[in-house]
Amino acid sequence: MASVFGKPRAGSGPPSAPLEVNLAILGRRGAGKSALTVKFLTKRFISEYDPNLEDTYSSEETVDHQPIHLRVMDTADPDIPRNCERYLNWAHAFLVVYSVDSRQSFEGSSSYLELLALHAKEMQRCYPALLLGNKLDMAQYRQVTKAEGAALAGRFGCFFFEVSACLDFKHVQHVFHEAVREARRELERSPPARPLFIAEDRAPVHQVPLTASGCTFNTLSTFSLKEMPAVAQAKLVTVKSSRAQSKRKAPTLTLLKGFKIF
Ligand SMILES: Nc1nc2c(ncn2[C@@H]2O[C@H](COP(=O)(O)OP(=O)(O)OP(=O)(O)O)[C@@H](O)[C@H]2O)c(=O)[nH]1
Repeated sequence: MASVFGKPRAGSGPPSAPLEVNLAILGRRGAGKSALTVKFLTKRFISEYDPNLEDTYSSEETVDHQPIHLRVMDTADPDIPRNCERYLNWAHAFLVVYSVDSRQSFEGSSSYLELLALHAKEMQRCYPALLLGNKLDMAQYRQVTKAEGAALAGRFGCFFFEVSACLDFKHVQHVFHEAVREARRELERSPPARPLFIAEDRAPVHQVPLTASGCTFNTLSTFSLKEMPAVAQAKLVTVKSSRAQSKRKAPTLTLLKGFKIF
């Protein structure tokens, strides 16, 4: 039954809720995780920030005409992957970042890819990952060739891009949207149980000998897990990760406060 006065046609239900996609950005310190995240969210390049802050940002995106509620966790591991469950059990896809002018960060990205491969094996699921060689604008100081990046990505069966957080926004956006597409493909192929995070007040029950670069992660029982809390819908509202949340009780902070932007 159709109507000419704006009432919905029969069969046209309410618009479907946006697909929820969680992305985690991994990589060695200084690789450019925060700069890429903030470039994607604000189109700006930020030169200074607190390297110890680990935040999760929320953004409404449209990818291939589909609304996506995207959450991006800008992780801050100390030197090597640590307490990896907080992102391994949360993210639907991963961006692994190194800096083309740092061999050390490239080696770090390899550790993260190994960690993801181990996790996928343990969970018997596919976790899409994209390898990003950042700071392409610093190509004259390259320590890692494009071929090396592509070879590493090929070894782990993931996509590879070279990008720069201080150059073209569209390219950075394209990379994030590619990650969303990969996550969406995987979610459609095998929908997971609701995302979970570890409740810090309860220790994980037992550990399995599954390690990568010093990161041991735990086999989780439902006893130690809670459902992810709902995230604020506002664009560019910082939502603390579960770990940070427990340290700082306030659920939100103003994004970019104190950051130098140019
Ligand atoms: N030239 C250039 N500098 C960049 C780029 N991306 C990041 N930087 C700079 O590299 C430094 C580290 O960048 P961050 O984004 O803080 O790196 P990170 O991976 O988040 O580092 P941690 O927070 O310590 O884990 C900062 O001084 C940035 O301004 C880039 O694409 N080009």
